[in-house]
Amino acid sequence: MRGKPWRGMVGGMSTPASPSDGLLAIDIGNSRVKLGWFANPSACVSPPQTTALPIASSPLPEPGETLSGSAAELLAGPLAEWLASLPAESLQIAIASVCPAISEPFETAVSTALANAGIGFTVLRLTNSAAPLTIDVEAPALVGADRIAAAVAANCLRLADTPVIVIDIGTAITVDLIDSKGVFQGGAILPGPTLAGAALAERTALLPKVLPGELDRSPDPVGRNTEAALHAGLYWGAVGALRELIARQRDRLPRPPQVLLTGGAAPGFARLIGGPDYTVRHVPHLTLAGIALSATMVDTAPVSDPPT
Ligand SMILES: Nc1ncnc2c1ncn2[C@@H]1O[C@H](COP(=O)(O)OP(=O)(O)O)[C@@H](O)[C@H]1O
Ligand SMILES: CC(C)(COP(=O)(O)O)[C@@H](O)C(=O)NCCC(=O)O
Ligand SMILES: [K+]
Repeated sequence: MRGKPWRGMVGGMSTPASPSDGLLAIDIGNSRVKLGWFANPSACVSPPQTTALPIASSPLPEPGETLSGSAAELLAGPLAEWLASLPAESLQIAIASVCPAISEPFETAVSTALANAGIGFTVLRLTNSAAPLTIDVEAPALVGADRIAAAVAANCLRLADTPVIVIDIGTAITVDLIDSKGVFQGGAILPGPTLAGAALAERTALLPKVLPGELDRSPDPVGRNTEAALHAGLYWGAVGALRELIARQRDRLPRPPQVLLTGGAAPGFARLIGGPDYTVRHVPHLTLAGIALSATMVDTAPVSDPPT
């Protein structure tokens, strides 16, 4: 997270990557690692958009191939197989990690798999100090790289003079505000529903664990057994927290924000957290796209508007 972005060869590879072979974005989260291969990650050069019309098609780069799972699942086989199947002879790799313990073994596994497949590569570990946006918080270097990557992507979807609230529902939930000039202002962090359920199971004698993927999309708020009550509390509790945080952040804004939603547990929440003057758009690959954009923009102009 700290220091200069590191760009160089890893694993003794001798074939340098050429940008034309595409970019591999890696998002190392606390539950899952997400990988996306972008054939053509184009820099977001002319943000923000100047039209107030609804966005018909995303200007974000879309990954041509994706892979996700826990680090252990991926390292057991799928990672090497997937990397070897990429239509590339050389790759630029960009990594954003919020889980340092996983970063090194995962990078080593990626290096080994690419070496075995005869694919050359360079590696860029994203740091906040090189991020193509202004981070206006007490300690910019300490903000999660995933939050910053998502904010970079959000800046590309941002309409002119319009603030954005970015919500990521993963292990944790983050609700971050990017102001109408594209500056990251900070936000809120709370447990994701799966983590909240796991914490309840761990710290109580009688509550069972609610497994990932088992959360109902619209549970009865009056659960008639323990599991049903947990589903009601975890789901509607998260909905309520999100609605309140968006509303309170919106209260500070001079005009309605765009609201973008991402993260592994995001499906099922978008339709419930819209407000009187804002709608919510679900962008599944927001963070991966932000990582790809950050890598292409790391040596170019910032996305956020220059200070006036
Ligand atoms: N089908 C699903 N329904 C609800 N939650 C899910 C589903 N699949 C994954 N999740 C949850 O999404 C979270 C992982 O999302 P992700 O964005 O990858 O998190 P992280 O970045 O923290 O690793 C986990 O808490 C997991 O339980
Ligand atoms: C808030 C997070 C735990 C979210 O991680 P995730 O749920 O995506 O695994 C992560 O962004 C993080 O560790 N951040 C560092 C502290 C901060 O952002 O202020
Ligand atoms: K995340």
